[in-house]
Amino acid sequence: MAEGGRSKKYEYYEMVSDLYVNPRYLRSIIEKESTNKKDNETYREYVERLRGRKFEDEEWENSCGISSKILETEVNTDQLDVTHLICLFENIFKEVHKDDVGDFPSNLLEKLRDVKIKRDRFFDNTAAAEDSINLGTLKTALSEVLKDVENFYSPLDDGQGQNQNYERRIFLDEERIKNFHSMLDPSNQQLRENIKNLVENAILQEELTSERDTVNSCAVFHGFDLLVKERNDERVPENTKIANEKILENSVKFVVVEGIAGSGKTTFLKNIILQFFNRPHTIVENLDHFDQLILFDLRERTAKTLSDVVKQLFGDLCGEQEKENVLEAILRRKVIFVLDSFDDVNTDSYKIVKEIIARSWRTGSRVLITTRPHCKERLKKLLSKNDVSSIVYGINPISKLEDQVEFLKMYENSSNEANQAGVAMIEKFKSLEPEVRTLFTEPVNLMLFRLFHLHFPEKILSWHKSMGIAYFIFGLYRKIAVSKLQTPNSPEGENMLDEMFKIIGRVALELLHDNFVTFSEDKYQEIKTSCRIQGVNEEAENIILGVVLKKHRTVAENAPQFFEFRHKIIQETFAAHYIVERIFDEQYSPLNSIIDKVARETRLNPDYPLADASHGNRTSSKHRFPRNLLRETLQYVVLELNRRSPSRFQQRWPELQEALRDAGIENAFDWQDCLRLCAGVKLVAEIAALKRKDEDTWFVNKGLEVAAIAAMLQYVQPKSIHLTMRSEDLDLTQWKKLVRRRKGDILLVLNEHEGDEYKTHDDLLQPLNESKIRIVRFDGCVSHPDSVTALASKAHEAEINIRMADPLDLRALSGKYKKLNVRTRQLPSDATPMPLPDTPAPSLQVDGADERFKGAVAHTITLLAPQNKRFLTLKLQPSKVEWRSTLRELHALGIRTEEDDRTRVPGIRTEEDDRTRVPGITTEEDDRTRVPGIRTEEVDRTQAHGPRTQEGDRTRLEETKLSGLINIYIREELPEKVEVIKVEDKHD
Ligand SMILES: Nc1ncnc2c1ncn2[C@@H]1O[C@H](COP(=O)(O)OP(=O)(O)OP(=O)(O)O)[C@@H](O)[C@H]1O
Repeated sequence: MAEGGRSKKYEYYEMVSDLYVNPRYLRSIIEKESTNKKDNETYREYVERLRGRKFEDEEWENSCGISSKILETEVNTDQLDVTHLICLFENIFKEVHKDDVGDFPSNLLEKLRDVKIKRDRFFDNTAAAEDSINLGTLKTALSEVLKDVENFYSPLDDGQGQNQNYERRIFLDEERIKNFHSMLDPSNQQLRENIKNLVENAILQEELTSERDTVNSCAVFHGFDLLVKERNDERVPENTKIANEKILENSVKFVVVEGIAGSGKTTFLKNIILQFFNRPHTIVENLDHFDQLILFDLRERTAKTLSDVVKQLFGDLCGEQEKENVLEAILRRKVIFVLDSFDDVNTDSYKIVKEIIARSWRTGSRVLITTRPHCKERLKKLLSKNDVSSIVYGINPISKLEDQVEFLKMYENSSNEANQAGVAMIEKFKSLEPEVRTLFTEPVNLMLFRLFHLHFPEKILSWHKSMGIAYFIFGLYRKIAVSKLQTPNSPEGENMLDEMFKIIGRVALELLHDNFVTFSEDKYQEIKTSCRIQGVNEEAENIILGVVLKKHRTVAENAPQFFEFRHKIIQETFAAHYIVERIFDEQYSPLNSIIDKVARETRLNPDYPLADASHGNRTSSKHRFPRNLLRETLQYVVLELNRRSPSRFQQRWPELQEALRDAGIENAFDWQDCLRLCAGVKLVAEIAALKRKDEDTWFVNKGLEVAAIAAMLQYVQPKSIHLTMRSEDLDLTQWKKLVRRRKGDILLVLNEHEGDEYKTHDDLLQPLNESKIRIVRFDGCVSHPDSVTALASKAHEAEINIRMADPLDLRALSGKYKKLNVRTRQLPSDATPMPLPDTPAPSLQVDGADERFKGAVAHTITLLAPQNKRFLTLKLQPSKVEWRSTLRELHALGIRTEEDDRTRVPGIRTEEDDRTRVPGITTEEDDRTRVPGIRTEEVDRTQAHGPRTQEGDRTRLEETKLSGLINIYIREELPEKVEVIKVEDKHD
């Protein structure tokens, strides 16, 4: 048996039955039948046009069955499998040939249906003896159809210009596929070793500032958390954090990693790939479940089909004719596809993603894919259209100082430089203002910090947050280039450098505009020629280009040479700088024409590759080219222009606003996100706030949003702000800012990981004193009396769920809350009484209540009991403790509780129920002592067995006295005989 319980024979069936009706030829027939189909017309719309009237939904479903949904949305056949293709063919064929005379059309349809039946029969067959018979009849039937088709149409083309007889073209070489299948067995060490070498050659070393300045990608990998952002499996809670190793522990087909520029998506994938080929096994668990790994950078343009991608990796196995066979064999193995940068996808690579979706449906194959956030929706749409299960993880920023320092140290330890400089750099980092440090939550920025420190050690200290980092990148690279020139700091040298940077900036913009992150040798030479025209000598030119650009490495051997910027962020900041310079130089040119001009100039060159339209066409009637590829670039323009000339920025703001809108920054969320890069730009904060002015409540769940919300509060104050997050994600400086600017209600829920419930949040409560906020809910842990005072000063009719890390007097909260839940550990035996406020009655939970500490638990309860000795509820954990004696003790001290209805558990009846059900059956004692909602179970049990006895009543009375007054909430099992104890799942 093969792994997973599927026999080899079954795998073979699957393989053969799938191959024997090759979708490519069906597509070809359909294309011949639908020459008048419009490009953007869905197949439903097309068939409706052919028949001259619309389908009722039910009629369409009857006609197309399981294919109805996909044919309703697809506009070409790329993603349709055999079942959908045959269905589509039938529908089109029926309409196109409805007026034809003769038997041909109906015969052909009949024959095709017959092929499908035979194919299904073959597929379903389990008896080996029938294999060859079924296969034979299928082949004959299919040959008949194809002969008819070839007679009717001109000879079919498979789209690859192959001109073999139709049998060869339809039937992939089954024997070879079987051979490849076995060759691809993971135990084939030689093959694995070959691929490993290719892969390591391409990605193991990362070039930092030059070919000589490299690090080993594995050695510097810094682990991080992933946050579940979206999933189509309800069992996985949203916003759950998991370590990067766990990314494959779910079972969805597509695992999407979403992260902003420089957050480490590519680096993560690189390390996963290296691990697959035997590098340290610490990055991701479960990788060894896969037989093969196929990596593909969606920025690349060299592969046109999935089989081309396969050929890059398995070149030794694939001759030109064989790549499809090898691919088919690979697809029968458990494959993990690792796809990087969906946000940079181009026409060809998009097709390859679609091909992967269509062809990787077998169990066991999965896809890991990364994207910047703005393209997530596009990807999700593609996946949901194809009913592909998916989960989206976000990369959690590196926000803790210790993690940032660890990151920097790792790079220092791996670099060849002397260590003293590294120590100084780390010390400098630690001394940054906490707010400035929040700029360095992405790996790329931490990397840049090392360079900033090297080149501007003094300037760093005067940074403030609103400056952002992008603004400094251009200056940094200029400085690096100057230092590398032979005559640094000479005016001529610097002039020449500025000229060259202008050329590089223009090219950066032009490439981004046309969706090119990697570019060809020709383009590289073109840049050189432009520099030469400016009189730059060759040596300087090589130095300067080498500072900003690098060779793009791929796994494909003998592939043409490609180039790229050292990072996409460098490309984007250079493009932004170029636009800003043009704004200064061309005062009267509209922004759109400044941007479009670059593209227009290159279009004049007939050899220039056409703009890639895979990201859509032009997005506004005012300019000619798509803007969404410039989303980040335009934000860097906003940042830089605002910083360099506030008045010019003000003047250009309407145009910038429009350009940003055209780049896809439209809704409130987009504008708010824009504040991440443009933190200090007031006009952006204002527009983000105004976009949300009609929302009564602003929900804040991520640490990164707090700064944006604080900025927006200068313009709009919503009715309420609900801030719910782990305390570790709430940056104190940003929180202080938010609190200072907020006027009105706040609901603050601070969660902790299990085990950390008593980590205090006193520092987060201190800023309340100076604020104009009103706390309507607080969940968190405090340990200092000042925190209680601060909370009391701002709480109003609040729900307060307080975890006390140390004994505290909470009476100051009296009159400020409508609900008070206090959670505590056992208090020390020598603690003084700290009665909780009386009204409304508070609830108390004592954690760590244990058989051994029953006395301490009782003591804790008595120390905290309000003056009137009434709790709303008491809750002890854990459950398997005999509390009767403790209850007696507490009861004797006069302690009572008031409520239990809320927590009633099905099946546990109460006396209150009984009384209602059987009016008048109560006792005097009962009536006298009952506080609303006090119950016993014994009563029920008696009652369940018929009329009560005198004895029964007496028992009940006793039990009521003891137990009915204290409801202890416990978890897990009920003790055999329950007098008082109600069960409740942990509800907080
Ligand atoms: N986990 C990590 N450990 C160590 N270094 C990292 C890590 N992640 C990223 N880096 C460093 O930060 C740089 C930027 O990261 P990377 O290119 O992976 O970001 P990205 O999210 O793919 O960016 P973009 O969306 O712009 O393509 C890398 O070149 C690498 O040097």
